[in-house]
Amino acid sequence: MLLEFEGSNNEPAKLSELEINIFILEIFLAGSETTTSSIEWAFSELLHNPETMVKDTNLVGYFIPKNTQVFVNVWAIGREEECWEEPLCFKPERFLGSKIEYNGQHFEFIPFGAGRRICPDLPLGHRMMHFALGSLLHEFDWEYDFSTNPNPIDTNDKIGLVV
Ligand code: HEM
Repeated sequence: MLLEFEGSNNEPAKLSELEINIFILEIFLAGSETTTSSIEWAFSELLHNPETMVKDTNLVGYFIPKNTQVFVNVWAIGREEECWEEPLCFKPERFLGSKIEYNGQHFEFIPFGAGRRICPDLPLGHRMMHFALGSLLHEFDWEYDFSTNPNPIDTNDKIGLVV
């Protein structure tokens, strides 16, 4: 890349030799010194505080032993009355003006999960959902024909995969 900044017979150099020296020095220093000394200091602190390396943990008052597999019950969180008014009612307007986002920062609403293993499809999924749902709602008038089938749509859920 730096060669592109090198001068030629009819064009002066865009970076001086001193600037290139500084650039290379900074890349090496920033790329090595920072991480290595941070790791060294982290080890020094860990060895002086061995209790910080214990694998058991305490999370909001719950003791979680080493190697425990923790499941987050998103189903129950979505039905939690402390977080949601009438949680079982379909009220899309509950999100209008709400600060609650689905980006994994607001734990009462984590349809895509959260943290390091959050769904990588989140940005695309968000666009696809809005595009498909929005287009279908915008282009057609929808209604359920109770005369053909007077029973309400069965909205019971169960674990499964739609292929
Ligand atoms: C509305 C659509 C979707 C929803 C609601 C959704 C939701 C989720 C959830 C809740 C997780 C678990 C995150 C966690 O453990 O914290 C997940 C993981 C994952 N999702 Fe999605 N997902 C959707 C669409 C997709 C699509 C279309 C793809 C692929 C193109 C995808 C690929 C993945 C992958 C690869 C993981 C595992 C990530 C990991 O464990 O590191 N998802 N998704």
